[in-house]
Amino acid sequence: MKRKPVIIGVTGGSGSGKTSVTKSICDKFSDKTILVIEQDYYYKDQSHLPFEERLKTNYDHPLAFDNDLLIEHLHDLLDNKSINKPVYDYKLHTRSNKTIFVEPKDVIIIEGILILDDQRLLNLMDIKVFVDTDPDLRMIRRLRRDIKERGRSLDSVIEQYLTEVRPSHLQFIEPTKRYADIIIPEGGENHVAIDLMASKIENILSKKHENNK
Ligand SMILES: Nc1ncnc2c1ncn2[C@@H]1O[C@H](COP(=O)(O)OP(=O)(O)O)[C@@H](O)[C@H]1O
Ligand SMILES: Nc1ccn([C@@H]2O[C@H](COP(=O)(O)O)[C@@H](O)[C@H]2O)c(=O)n1
Repeated sequence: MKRKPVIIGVTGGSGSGKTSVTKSICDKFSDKTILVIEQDYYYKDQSHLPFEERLKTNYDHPLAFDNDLLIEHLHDLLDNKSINKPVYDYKLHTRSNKTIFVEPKDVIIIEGILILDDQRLLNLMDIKVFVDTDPDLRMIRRLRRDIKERGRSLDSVIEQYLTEVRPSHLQFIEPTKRYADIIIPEGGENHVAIDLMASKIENILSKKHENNK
């Protein structure tokens, strides 16, 4: 019988370097080994709402996410079933019509700001990582990225940061650090931490293969 995939959670504030850390870890393995599931792709579908209404959503609040669907998909992957992963459009603030057909892999990394805030998600994770980066650096990185890649203006990024991102970070995200097994300062450029994570994953995989013999 095929063994269940291992689930690793990678969390941290917006702009902390979650995506960069996840990519650096994935780059050390073949494409067949690690599947990445982004919690952002599981923001609630808002296609029924006019664009102006979508702008009013607080995207840093736990209620913005469709964790039920995320959990259903993780259970499917744990049962070695494929899923149709949603695709999210940050410019339109809703899911796209497209989905991506993905098959389970030995290791699943679930990456997102609020993955440790839901007990059901916590229960599914074998390893929990918190990427810990100072707020000023996170804000600068977010500012650059959101203007370049997410179709935002300088003023809108600052306004959203002050009214939603910062308060929600302090209320919901920062407290989840206590559930992490590993805290990685600074994120994507922390090569020591990334190498340690890669060694741990290699160790898990070799044990899995031993048990499969
Ligand atoms: N160590 C770093 N130094 C400079 N820029 C970085 C660093 N890590 C990430 N970035 C940049 O900051 C932005 C946010 O990083 P990202 O990994 O997407 O964070 P998150 O997924 O936590 O929001 C991206 O544009 C990324 O290229
Ligand atoms: N329509 C949306 C959806 C999300 N956001 C912001 O994205 C952040 C999470 O993504 P990271 O890659 O930065 O972790 C979150 O802080 C939301 O504010 C958005 O601006 N618009």
